[in-house]
Amino acid sequence: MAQIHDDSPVVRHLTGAAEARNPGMALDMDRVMRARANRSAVERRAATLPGRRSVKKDHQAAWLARAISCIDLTTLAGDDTAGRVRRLCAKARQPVRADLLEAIGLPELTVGAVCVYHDMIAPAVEALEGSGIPVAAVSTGFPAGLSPFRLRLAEIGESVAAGASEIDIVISRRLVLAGDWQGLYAEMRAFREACGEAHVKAILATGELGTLQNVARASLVCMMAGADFIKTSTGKESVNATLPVSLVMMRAIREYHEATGHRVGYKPAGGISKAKDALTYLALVKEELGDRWLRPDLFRFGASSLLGDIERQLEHHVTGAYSASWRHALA
Ligand SMILES: O=C[C@H](O)COP(=O)(O)O
Repeated sequence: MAQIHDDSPVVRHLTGAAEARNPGMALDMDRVMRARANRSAVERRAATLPGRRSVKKDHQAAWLARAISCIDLTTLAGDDTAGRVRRLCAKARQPVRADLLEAIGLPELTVGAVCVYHDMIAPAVEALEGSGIPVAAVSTGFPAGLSPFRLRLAEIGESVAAGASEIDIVISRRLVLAGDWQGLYAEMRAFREACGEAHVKAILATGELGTLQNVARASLVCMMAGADFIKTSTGKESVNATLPVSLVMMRAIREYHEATGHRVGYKPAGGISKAKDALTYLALVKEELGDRWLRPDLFRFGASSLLGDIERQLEHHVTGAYSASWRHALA
C-alpha cells in the first residue's frame, strides 16, 4: 500500500507555522447589523454536501489522519475520574494502533488537544507531559454560563493556573437573544483578557440562539472581541453542530478575515461521531475557508466518540477488514 509522503498536506500541516492571534477590534455595530443569513439558501447548500465529495483509498486515509490531528478529544461527564482522563490522554498520544499509524506513514500522529472540566486539568497535564498536546478546559459555568460573572472570570484564571493552555468559554445566550451586542462584546473581551496567553474558544451554543442571523452576528461580535476560535456548541444542547450553522459561522470567519487580515479558528462540536461526517466538515472548511484552515491551529472537532469510528475506517483501509466498534469504546 502506498504511504502518505513527507510533502503531503497531512504532514505539512503538522509542521506548519502557527497563526498570530486575533487581537480583536473595536465593536463595529454597522457590520454586525449588516450580517444576515438566508436560511433557505444556507440549508439548500448544506443539503448538497454529504456524500458529494467522496475521497477514496490513500486520499481518504490522509483526510482521516488530518481529522484525527484536529480532534479535541473530549470527556465532559459528571462521573469523569483521573483514571478515565489518563486513559483518554494515552489515546490522545497514540490515537490509532501503532501498526496502523506505521502503515499510513504517520507514526507521530496525535490529536489536537484533550478537552476536560476544570478538576480534570491536573491529571490531563500530567498524563500529556512531553507530548506537546495542549489541555483545553471548558469554563465560565459551562454549559449554561449562568453563574456570577466574577466567578466565571475566576474560573478561567484557575484553569489557566492549573495548566490549561486553551479555554473554551460559553457566551451568555440571553445577550444574543436580547440583541445586547455591546454586552456580548464586553463579556467576550473580559473573558479573553482573563485567559492571558491561553487561547480562547467562544462557544456560541448555536442551538439556543434562535436564528441563523443571530449566529452570524454573535460570531462577528466574538471575533471583534478577540476570540481565537468560535465553536458551535457545548455538546449539551438539544441541537449541536450542524452543517447550516457551520456554513454561517465559516462565512463570518471569512468576512472577518477579509476585513481585518486575522484568521479565527472554527470548532464544530457535539454529535460528530462518524468518519464520513468528519470528511464532510473538512470538505466544507476547504471550500469555504481554504487549505490554511485545515490545520489544528485553525480547525478542531469537539468530539468524544469520533476517534473510534475513524480508527475503524483506518483499520479497514490498512487490513481490508472492519473491527467491531466495541473494540474502540474509549474513543
Ligand atoms: O466539545 C465537545 C462536545 O462536548 C463533545 O460532544 P460529543 O460527546 O457529542 O462528541
